[in-house]
Amino acid sequence: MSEDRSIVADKEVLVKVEGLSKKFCKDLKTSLWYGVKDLISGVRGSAEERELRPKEFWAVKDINFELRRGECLGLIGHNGAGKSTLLKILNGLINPDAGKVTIRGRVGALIELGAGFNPILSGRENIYNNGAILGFSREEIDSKLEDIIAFAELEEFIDMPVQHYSSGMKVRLGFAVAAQMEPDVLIIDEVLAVGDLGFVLKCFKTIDTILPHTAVIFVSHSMPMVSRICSQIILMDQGKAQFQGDDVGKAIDLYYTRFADNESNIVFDDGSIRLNSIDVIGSKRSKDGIEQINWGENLKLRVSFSLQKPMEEVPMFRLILFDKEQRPVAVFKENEIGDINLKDKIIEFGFESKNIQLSKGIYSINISALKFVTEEPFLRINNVISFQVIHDRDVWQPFLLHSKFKTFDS
Ligand SMILES: Nc1ncnc2c1ncn2[C@@H]1O[C@H](COP(=O)(O)OP(=O)(O)OP(=O)(O)O)[C@@H](O)[C@H]1O
Repeated sequence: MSEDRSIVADKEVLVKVEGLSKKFCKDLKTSLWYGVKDLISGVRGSAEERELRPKEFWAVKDINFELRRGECLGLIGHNGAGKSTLLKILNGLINPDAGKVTIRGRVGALIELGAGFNPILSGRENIYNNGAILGFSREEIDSKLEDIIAFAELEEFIDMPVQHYSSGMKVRLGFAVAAQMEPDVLIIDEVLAVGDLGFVLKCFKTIDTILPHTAVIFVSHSMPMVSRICSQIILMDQGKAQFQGDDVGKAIDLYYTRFADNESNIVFDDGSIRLNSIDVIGSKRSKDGIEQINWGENLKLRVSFSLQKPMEEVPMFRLILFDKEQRPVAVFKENEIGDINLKDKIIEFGFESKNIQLSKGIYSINISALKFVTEEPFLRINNVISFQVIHDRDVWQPFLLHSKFKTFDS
């Protein structure tokens, strides 16, 4: 993209969405009947004023936002919240029932897997088709073709009909076309998740590179991805913006709250040992009853098990730490033989991990009791306890480590 274009276009609004709404009908027959009625009565176009009719619902309701060059809007929300419908309206694939979309410039979109491709045409022919739709001349597409094919890593398969491509290959081609055609607005749906890790990394690198010149709209269920690239966010719920603004962290917290699972689950139990209790010591409790520790403090637990069957030695206890997305973040070093004693069939111990440098957020612990050496399990419990790390810095990377800078003078 040329420099002068970005300077001239600095901070211009590229996407303006005003009062956008779209309704769907839950049943096809009724939907067809309403369609016919609408056509006959000619009410299409003045749909704004209409109420919902039986079996209809708002998939998108009264969405408003403005997006400038260099900004990235994240759309998050649970399944069926209306994110893809909103993207499809923005990309002109479906018409809204009310509201207005104004987009300036060229739109690159990667929405549904394979959408925008003609399945019986080859990858190469589809690149020409898509380029033409985006307003490029044949010569311009010729000059970009090799870059697109190389980016998609589809050199060997570019003359094969797209219908025979794997899901990952379709995403590669889709992203390569959308991103390499110098879009002013780039719309990306969850489909990126289909690509393999190498390709996803490449996509993020590209998004980072083109973002200063582009307005990006990004739908994802991956909060680390959202926090990595988005400068604005809309949390959607039943078509509406439940939260909207530039506090991406707050929206992500709200999103997680919806899926909070405080149930502890026994996932393996051979009947030989039972957990009596596990408590965080020295923490304070939030209003919602969650244990809170400050960043950099020690995590201290008091744990009590009782034996249900005789055992040769006290088991090895393994505690694994998970973040809110249930990604394992860390494993704590296990006890060694002789560290813990057995008293009247009761095993009671304290557990301490010093200087917790996890970023702010909620974490949970899975605990297993295992046989030493063979690591055969007696008991495994998921989400046995949760706690919140408090810090005033909004950091979405898993760790916030102590560090010091100084002049290097030798
Ligand atoms: N063509 C359609 N006809 C009827 N209902 C539809 C149609 N397309 C979507 N819907 C409904 O609209 C609602 C919003 O769907 P949408 O695909 O926009 O959600 P989403 O937030 O993208 O969900 P996900 O995270 O699962 O992709 C859902 O209830 C869905 O069933």
